[in-house]
Amino acid sequence: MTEGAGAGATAVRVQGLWKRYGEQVAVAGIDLELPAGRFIGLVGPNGAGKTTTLSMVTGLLRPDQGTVEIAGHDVWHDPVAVKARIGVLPEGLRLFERLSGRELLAYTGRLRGLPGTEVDKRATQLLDVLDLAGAQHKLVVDYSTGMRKKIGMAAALLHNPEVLFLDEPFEGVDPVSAQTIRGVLERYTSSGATVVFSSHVMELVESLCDWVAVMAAGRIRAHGPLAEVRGGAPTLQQAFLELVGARARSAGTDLDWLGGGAR
Ligand SMILES: Nc1ncnc2c1ncn2[C@@H]1O[C@H](COP(=O)(O)OP(=O)(O)OP(=O)(O)O)[C@@H](O)[C@H]1O
Repeated sequence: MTEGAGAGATAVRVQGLWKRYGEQVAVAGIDLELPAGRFIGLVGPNGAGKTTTLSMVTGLLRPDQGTVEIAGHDVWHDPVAVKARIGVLPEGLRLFERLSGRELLAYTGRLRGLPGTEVDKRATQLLDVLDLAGAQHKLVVDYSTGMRKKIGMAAALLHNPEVLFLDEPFEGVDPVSAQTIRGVLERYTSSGATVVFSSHVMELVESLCDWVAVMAAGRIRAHGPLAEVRGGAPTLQQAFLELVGARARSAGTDLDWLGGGAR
């Protein structure tokens, strides 16, 4: 086990994190400790601030205020140490489109400082488990959305990071590819590594994660083991609606012009 990992350790420590875009407060003072070795979901509706938070946590976006530590290293003061320990699959990741899938992994592995033979071995295994072996020589520009997510994930896992951050990894992914991705992530966390992923799909988070942080309007509304956050509610979705005080909108008179009948 590397430092910072192990039972009871904290993988990510966030303190007083803020981000504003002009008048818009995207992240409004977040404090969060994410435990190591867990499958962690950051959930919240569209615009809650999940992407902004993950971008700041992974060193892609500078916070207005606050600190982030990963495995004991400050993201903004010690970026090289942090980048060696994390893998990131950001939303809308830009890939090198004119490389084939295998070339992309070879390039990423060499950038990470891995020896060529090790990169080859790991790339072959990742392409195989992610069901991309048949497309390994195809250019990335010709990959489908699901294939792009999978090759991006392979690139993020190649150096065997301690913590893997994924922004909406299942968005636009078909059920078969989703199951493949899921299998790889479960295998990865079962060996003690940490996954942090964002999603607005509560059912998905509920079925995958053992620890969740619920975000709305730039703040953390609840966090902890899944069962604790769900509390007495039958589903995470229900618990979330109660947490943010949302009420089902009446379908009564609104939009009464919509549907069949009179035009
Ligand atoms: N570059 C930007 N410039 C201005 N406002 C931004 C920018 N990025 C995000 N925002 C705003 O910050 C808030 C949080 O956005 P963010 O993308 O972090 O939410 P999210 O929870 O990831 O949403 P989604 O699930 O829709 O991706 C939103 O109100 C959004 O409009």
